[in-house]
Formats: sequence, structure tokens, C-alpha cells
Amino acid sequence: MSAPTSRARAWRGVLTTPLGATAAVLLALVLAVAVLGPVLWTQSADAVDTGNILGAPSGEHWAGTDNLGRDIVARVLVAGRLSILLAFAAIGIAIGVGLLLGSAPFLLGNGRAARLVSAGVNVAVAFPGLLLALFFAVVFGVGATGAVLAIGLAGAPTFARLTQTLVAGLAGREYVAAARVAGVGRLRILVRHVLPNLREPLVVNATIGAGSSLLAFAGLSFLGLGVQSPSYDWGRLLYDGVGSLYVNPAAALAPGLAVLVAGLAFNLFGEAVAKGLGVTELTGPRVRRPATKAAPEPDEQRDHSEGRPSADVVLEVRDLKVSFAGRDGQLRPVRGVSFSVHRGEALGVVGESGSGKSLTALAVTRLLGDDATVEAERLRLLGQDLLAEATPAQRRLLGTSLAMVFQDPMSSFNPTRRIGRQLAEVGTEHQGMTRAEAMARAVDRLDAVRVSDAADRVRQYPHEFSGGMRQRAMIGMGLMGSPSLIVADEPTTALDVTVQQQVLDLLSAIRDADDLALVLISHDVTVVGEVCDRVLVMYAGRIVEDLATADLATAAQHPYTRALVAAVPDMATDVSEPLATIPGRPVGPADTPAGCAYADRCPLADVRCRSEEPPLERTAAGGRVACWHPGGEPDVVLAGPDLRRVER
Ligand SMILES: Nc1ncnc2c1ncn2[C@@H]1O[C@H](COP(=O)(O)OP(=O)(O)OP(=O)(O)O)[C@@H](O)[C@H]1O
Repeated sequence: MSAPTSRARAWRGVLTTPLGATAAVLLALVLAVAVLGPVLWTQSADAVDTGNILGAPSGEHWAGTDNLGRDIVARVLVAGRLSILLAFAAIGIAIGVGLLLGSAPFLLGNGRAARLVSAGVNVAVAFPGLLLALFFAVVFGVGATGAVLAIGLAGAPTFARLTQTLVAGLAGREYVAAARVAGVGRLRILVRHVLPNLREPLVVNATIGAGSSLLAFAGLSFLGLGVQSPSYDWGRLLYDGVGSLYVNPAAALAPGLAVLVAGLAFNLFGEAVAKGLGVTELTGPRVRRPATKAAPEPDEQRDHSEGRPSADVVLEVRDLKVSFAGRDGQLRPVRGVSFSVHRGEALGVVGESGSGKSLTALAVTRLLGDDATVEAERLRLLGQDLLAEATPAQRRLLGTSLAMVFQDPMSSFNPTRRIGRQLAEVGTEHQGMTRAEAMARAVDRLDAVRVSDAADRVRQYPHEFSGGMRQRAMIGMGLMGSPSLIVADEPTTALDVTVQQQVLDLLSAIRDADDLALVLISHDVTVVGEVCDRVLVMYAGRIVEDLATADLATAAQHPYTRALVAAVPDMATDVSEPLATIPGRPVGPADTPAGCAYADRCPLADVRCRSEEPPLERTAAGGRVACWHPGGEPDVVLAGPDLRRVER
């Protein structure tokens, strides 16, 4: 139970700082007055004394009396409850409307309607809050209800903007992506995975907002637009007190002081909590088919394993391109990638950072954001066209046939939900299971991925799992359905070496047991060599070589593949010598040259390499290579740190 404990510790930390302790005491006092005020002092607050009208402060009446001789201090104490309730109601409206508007872009799928809502919120945020409140106060009429609605609605844009920012941040988290892959609808993702994570920033901001609402009420009541007689809040008392300012200034001062103290208490407490808990937030891709179908299929578009029966094909990718609108024109980090993966096959994708491995995987799993344009001649999973708009059937197919394993097992799970419930969601969403059945399946799947004491573990939160266990649980989540394909993007990079091996062994075992297809993305040739049958080597958004893993060490044709392999130290590496590295830096999508993208780093490059891009052509060994000098002897420079460090 370390979550509640660490949370409790954080709260204790908040309360033991001078600022936190002062704010907490002040807030407790204010709330105590709100609760007890009307019970203890209503009688004296209502006691009319016509013999002491507008009396000056005295021992009996510390702040004097009002125009009916009633005790000002007692009235201020009684007014606390209404003032605070009104502020809470207004903040409730602001949060409710803010949540609706702020989550709308996520629910609307970031299309035109979503952009319209965002633009509306941005305009409203730019509008001065008090002016908005005045506008609404006039619209809703004079009185407490009008003031609550006015202040609530005027505060909504700020909360909408906050929610929008927080939701956008959480929408990029891997557990949200995992839920999307699992086909969970946007509304459900919002309710289950996104909103629970907004609790803390929202509570902190609501606390601060309550302080500001108190001030806003005082402002409206002061203008005569708030609470009307005979009811009274602090603002109303202020309004009445100002009328007799020259006779008894304390009549205005006392409610003013109450607003100040209560506002300060809420604001300080909110700030202290934000500081203590580390809350810093205060206050599907466009899929397009190519316009014209490429005429005859070039050799480049056919891949290595085309001889195999088509019924075996799990994933088929032809001429996949991913582009983004850059400041200086379009960027295309994936420039025409074609491959197929068959049942039972493990395909590795290697290449240095920025070569387009992850974008390729994300395009296949339809997890790219709205800013990406995906084009492909063909993109099919189990024969289903992934380029078509996602129908419920397609979402189900993606949810049950495709499992995605991400790099960081911590961010792959929603930290606020128990592991078991997160796994079980796949069962209840896609397989029509009851909660109990899905939970039983979750236990079984955790067992299958070798998580010990699975029956107990399902009740734990992600942070109670070790890194390796979380990654195994993530794989278990993929196995809740009956996947035909597992896409694992750097699944071991965040783990230590011994745990890495366990996860790789597990992936291999699962593939063997269920005859699954596996796409394993890694910058580490050794990892891929260990698990995969076939390797795609990517460079600057293209496949530069496609070969059997067995050929990696001895029969690679492309100088880049050879350099990658040569850069991996083995038992024969002389430890007194610097480790091999590839000279130069990989080219980015903005500076891809006209000829071969690797030419600047290639020891074999000649004039042709620098002017003409080599096509991906079939090799005698049955692979594919894109090089004008395949098989030429590369001259690997021995210097510098190892490849992994060069890449990062
Ligand atoms: N949203 C984006 N907008 C513009 N460029 C992008 C975007 N996402 C990725 N890129 C660029 O696309 C290129 C390929 O990125 P990708 O993440 O696929 O590389 P990678 O081979 O997986 O590298 P890594 O191992 O570091 O994850 C990079 O140069 C990256 O900067």
C-alpha cells in the first residue's frame, strides 16, 4: 500500500511547511466559522436594537452596529456560510462547464469542431473575468442565483483551458494509446483514464478559485448585483457598510477583512498544496490514400517473404509514407516503406535514432496524432484495410488482434487504476465478458506472462510492480485478446540488463506458443538478432536492407548494416581499444539529400551515390538492399563511444 502512504507523506509534507501550516489553520478557521457561524450567532446577528443604530465599535459590539442596531461582528460570522457556499457553487459551475469544454476537443477527435471549441475557449480566456461576470450578472438578473451563474460561467474558460492542456498532455500517454489500440471509445478513455488523473490539479485550482470567487462575489454584491436583502453574505454586508462609511467605517471594514482572510486562506492553501504535491498547472491522424495509384509495382515495394502463402500474412505494408507540415514545408520522416509480416514470424526493425522506426509502428497501429499524414498504397492487418475510417468492427479487430508494447512500462499504465482493472477492460470492451470473467482472464494472463501471485497482483497499482513486471503485465494486457500481431517498440530500453533478457525471452516464448507475428523495434542489433528471424534496417525513413537475421553478421550487403553490426562489441573486442562507431550523424527529415541518404557517412560513396537514390532491390540471398555498391567492404572507423551512446 505504498501509494496511499506516499500520498499521505506528501500531504504531511504540505502541512508541516510554515506556509502550508498557516494556510491550513486559516482555512480550518474559515470553514469552522462557515459551519458554526449561523448556529452560534444568528440570534445576536438578528437582534434589532433601535437605541443603538449605527453604533461605533465598543466592548459589546467590536465592529459597531448597523442601521437597525444589529451587531456587525455577529452578522459577519453568520454571513460566512452563505458566502462560502456561494463561492463553492460558482466554482462547481466553473469546473463542470470547464471540464465539458476542455474535454470536448479530445472527444471530438481533434477535427474542425474541436478546433472551433478550442478557439472559442481561447477567446473567452482572453476576456477579463470580472467583465464577463458583470455581463452574465446582467443577463441572469440581480440576486444570488444570477451572481453564482455569472461568476461560475466567467470562471469556466480558465478551467476549460486548464482541462484542455491537461487532457492533451495525458492523451499522449502510452496507457491512453494502449487503450486506443484496445479499441476503447474516446468517452470511456476520458472517463476512465484521463479525468481521474486531473483530480489533483483540479482540486488545487478549485481551492485557489474559491478564494477568487469570494472576492468576485464581494465585488458583485458591492455593486448591488449580488445577494439581496434580507439574505446577506460578506459582499452584501460590505455594500451596506459602505453606505455608512463615514459614520462607522468598521461596518465595511469587518466584512472586507473576512473576505480578505477567507480569500487568503483558500489561495494560500491551494498554493501550498500545489507546491507540496508538485502540481505545476495553475490556473486519429489524417489518413490519405495516394491520389493516383502507383502504376506497376516497383521491385522496392515487394518484400523478402512474398513467396509465402498470402493466407499467412498478418500485416501488409506497401509504400508507407508519413509526413508532417513543417515550418519550411512538408517533412517526410517515413519515405515509402514496404514489408509484410507473416504468422509466427518475428521481424526486427533496427536503425539509429530518427530513422523512422517508431513512426512506422505508430502508423501501423493508427496511433499517430492529428498532425501526421499517413499515405500508403496498402496497409492491411489480417486482410482488413487500416486506411479506411475506423469502424466499430475495425476497432474491435485492432483491440483484439494487435497488441502494442511501449518502451516505458511506467507510462504504459494508468497510475490511478489497479492493474487488474486495466487488463480486464480489454475483456469487457471487446469480448463481451462480464467483469468477473474479465478479471479471471486478467489473472490468467498475468500468470501466463510469469507475474507471480497474479491473483493478488491484480489488485495492485502500477507503481507497486517492478519495471520488468510492469512490462510483462503490459504484454499480458496485449494477450487479453487473441492477438495475431505484437508490435513492441523498444520494449527493453528502459529496463536493466537482466530484466531485459527476461522480457525478450517472454516475447519469444509467447510467439512460439501462439504462433504470433512479432514486430520488434530496437536500436540494438543484438536484441533484434536474438529474437527475430528477419531484420529491416532503416535509415532516414527508408528500408535500406531487409535480410535474414542469420545473415546479419556475415552476409549483410549494405555498408550501413555492416557498420551497425561492427559497432556492437563482442567477446573478442579489445577492451583497450575505443569501441567502433559510425562516423558522422544521421540525416534528419529536413536535410535528406538527393542521392543515397547514407552517402555522407559511407566509405564507398561515389558521385552516383550522391546524386541518385538507390532503389531497394532483391538480393541473391532473397533479401532486399538499397545500395549502389552492395557487398562492398566498408571501412568502419574505430573511435568514440559505443553505438548506443552515439545514437542517444
Ligand atoms: N510529430 C512530428 N513532427 C515532425 N517530425 C517528427 C514528428 N515525430 C517524429 N518526427 C521526426 O521523424 C523522424 C523519425 O522519428 P521516429 O520516432 O520514427 O524515429 P526512431 O527511428 O523511432 O527513433 P528513436 O529510436 O529515437 O525513437 C525523427 O527525425 C523525428 O524528429
